[in-house]
Amino acid sequence: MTILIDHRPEFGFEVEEKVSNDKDLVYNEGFEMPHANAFGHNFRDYDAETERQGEVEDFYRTNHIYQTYDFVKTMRAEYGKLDKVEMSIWECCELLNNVVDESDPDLDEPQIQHLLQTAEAIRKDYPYEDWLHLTALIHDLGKVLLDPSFGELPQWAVVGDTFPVGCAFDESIVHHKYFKENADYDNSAYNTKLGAYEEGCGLDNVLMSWGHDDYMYLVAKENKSTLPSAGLFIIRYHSFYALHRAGAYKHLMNEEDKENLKWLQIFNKYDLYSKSKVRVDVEKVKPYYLSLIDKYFPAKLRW
Ligand SMILES: O[C@H]1[C@H](O)[C@@H](O)[C@H](O)[C@@H](O)[C@H]1O
Ligand SMILES: [Fe+2]
Ligand SMILES: [Fe+2]
Repeated sequence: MTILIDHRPEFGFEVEEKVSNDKDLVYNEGFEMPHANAFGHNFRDYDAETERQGEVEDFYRTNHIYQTYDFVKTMRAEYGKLDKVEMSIWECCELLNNVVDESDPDLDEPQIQHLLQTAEAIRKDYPYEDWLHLTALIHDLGKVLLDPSFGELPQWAVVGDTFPVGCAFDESIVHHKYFKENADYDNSAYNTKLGAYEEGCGLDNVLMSWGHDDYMYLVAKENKSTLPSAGLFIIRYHSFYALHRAGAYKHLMNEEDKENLKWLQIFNKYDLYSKSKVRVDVEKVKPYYLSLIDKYFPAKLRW
């Protein structure tokens, strides 16, 4: 076993990493969470008084009002057709640089930097899990729905945390109070603990608020990506903080979900805490990621 002590000034904190020679046994003791985001506040502090606070709260107000069961059904049917554009994964990474995410209090770097910062950080601690590196690279590509070539969806239909629709909105969801104006809030078919679902039915049978997670999952699945089920699960539920952070909605999971959740919780640490001002050199790492794309995806995908 090799023990590496590494200094990662780009994250503003030190990373200590243990790497095993046994390919099946990877120790993850490396990544240390920074105490503050790039603006000097706690991560995901939605009440901190910053210049972004008003914009982010306004985002969640509209998001919570308009994400209804019927809306999600319509969007899944429309965007599940994948008839909008043909492009490669890397082309999409580059396209994403045009989009701004108004829901995120911790990030104002170009999106491609967030993708590479997440992927490079997780690659360091899990050097043998190449599927995880690629999952990190593509997890937010669904934000391309904000681009004009996709009909320029509004922010509230693309970014932000996600949550199930068709059952009661859990109190742990950010700015929960705005659900009172959601059309499903007073609908007795959708406002109980189980609502339209059954205990243990599996998340695959649950409709999630529409956005970049579920869309990118559909893109990966329909284009026959060979990523393992944990990779697809991470993409699909990475914004589902009520589940992976607060432990809500566990009664909807099945056994496979529970297994996959472990990987999602590992991934989340990197997704959230790698956000920093220090940029990754895109050209330097590009060949590595192109080789992973080639391994797990066709050259052109339908979006
Ligand atoms: O603001 C962020 C951002 O939109 C992320 O991409 C999403 O995954 C998070 O859940 C959300 O809180
Ligand atoms: Fe995301
Ligand atoms: Fe992300």
